Amino acid sequence: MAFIEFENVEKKYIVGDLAITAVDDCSFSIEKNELVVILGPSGAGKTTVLNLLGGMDSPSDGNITVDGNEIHKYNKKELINYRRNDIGFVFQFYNLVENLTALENVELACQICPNSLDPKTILEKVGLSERISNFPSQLSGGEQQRVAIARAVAKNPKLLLCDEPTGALDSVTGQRIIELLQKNCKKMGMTTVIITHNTVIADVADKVIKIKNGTVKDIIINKNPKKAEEIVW
Ligand SMILES: Nc1ncnc2c1ncn2[C@@H]1O[C@H](COP(=O)(O)OP(=O)(O)OP(=O)(O)O)[C@@H](O)[C@H]1O
Repeated sequence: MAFIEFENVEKKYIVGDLAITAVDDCSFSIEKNELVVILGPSGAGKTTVLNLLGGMDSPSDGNITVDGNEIHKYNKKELINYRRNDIGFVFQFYNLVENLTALENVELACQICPNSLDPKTILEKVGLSERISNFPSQLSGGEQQRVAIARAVAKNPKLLLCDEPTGALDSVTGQRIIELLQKNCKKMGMTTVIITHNTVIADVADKVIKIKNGTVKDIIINKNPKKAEEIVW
């Protein structure tokens, strides 16, 4: 069994009298330490898939297994613990706490996690040793995203989930963020899933899962993924 098994997953949202199927009979697997890109157009169901993987939402049907645990069977409390201990999230718009410094933002996430890493060391690793006392408003978009990555990584999660992490950044800054995520995945052995609609980013992945209309259209294994330094968009 792979580290992650997504088997015939369906997610329906009921809005008034309407049932919207966001994810439909979707199946894929992810190995430990793999860097995976989920690629697809707007509305394809990428964020829904990521939310299901991260225990932010539960499937209407199908099975989701992560590290041998059947998370589709988790109750609310188990989902809270799963999100807290096993998942690191990186969002498009960083979602930092504005009145806390970079260091405090990372410390806050670490406080609730039993296996967390040293916040200062992780901020150094993302290249922010000089900026740990700065507030988010004093940092550039790329720097804020580095803090957000440090915050997610310092929890020492089993799985790092990134929803359009370069979506708000210019291409050079975005490429550096992908470089950081790729290095972190390989050096720390942290299984990483990146959602994007940018096809160029797919070249750095070990595996590319193409999603359309809520279902998997294609899965590509990159035997020789590009180094993030080599991609430009
Ligand atoms: N909470 C919700 N209630 C109702 N419909 C939803 C909900 N969340 C998502 N959807 C619908 O499910 C479909 C998939 O949405 P999702 O956000 O997963 O797509 P996406 O691929 O991430 O798109 P984007 O790239 O634009 O963010 C869309 O049609 C969306 O409108």
